[in-house]
Amino acid sequence: MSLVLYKVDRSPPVRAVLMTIEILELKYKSIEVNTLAGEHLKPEYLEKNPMHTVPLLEDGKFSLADSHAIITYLVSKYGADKREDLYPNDLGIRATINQRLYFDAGVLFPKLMAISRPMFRKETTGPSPQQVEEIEETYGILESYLRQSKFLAGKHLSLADISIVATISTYEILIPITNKYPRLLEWLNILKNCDFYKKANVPGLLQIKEILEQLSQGI
Ligand SMILES: N[C@@H](CCC(=O)N[C@@H](CS)C(=O)NCC(=O)O)C(=O)O
Repeated sequence: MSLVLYKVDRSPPVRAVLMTIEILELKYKSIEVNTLAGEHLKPEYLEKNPMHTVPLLEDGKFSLADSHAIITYLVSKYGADKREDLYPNDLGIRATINQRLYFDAGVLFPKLMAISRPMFRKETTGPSPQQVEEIEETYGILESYLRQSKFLAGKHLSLADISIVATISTYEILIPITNKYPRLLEWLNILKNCDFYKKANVPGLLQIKEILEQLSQGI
């Protein structure tokens, strides 16, 4: 195995991959991509990843973009002893996990980008009232899932939780999760107390928190 991860720690999708790597106890080499300096748009990087995003994983000659694809690949290939919970073979549970991952990829993360991109460009200092409403709607959706089960795709922690907590912990910087969403708060607290969250999500989360807080004050 020779894993290389192209990353920026403040990125939620990168943090989802870092948490997965931490749980699986995988050895890897990391390469920082300075996206603020446009390194991800250079021909060398575009050749590796035409989507010009981080994370990007290389496993020998095989290369894969998109955190959701990466974490399912890592668990499927290297998670033999942990696969049964994180990404089980049971078709129903696996399909539910996939649905949550697509929800993150197709709804949650794009909504975060729609808020943070204009903030980074200094066009706005935070979400609009409509964006707050949209994010709160997603909190409500997650609350409903968590009323059905302890974790987002059943009774065990799975890749659904890992992927979505990376996004939601970033949302929370901008739009607090109120006690209107008790199950979501409870779930987040469980995750916040996990070692993999502390080691692999918190450092990058603190970086983006500092940046977003400065941007929200117009600094
Ligand atoms: N769906 C992708 C999204 C990745 C993504 O958009 N990453 C951002 C950083 S948070 C990025 O690389 N943006 C640079 C760009 O889009 O040019 C994933 O889950 O990996």
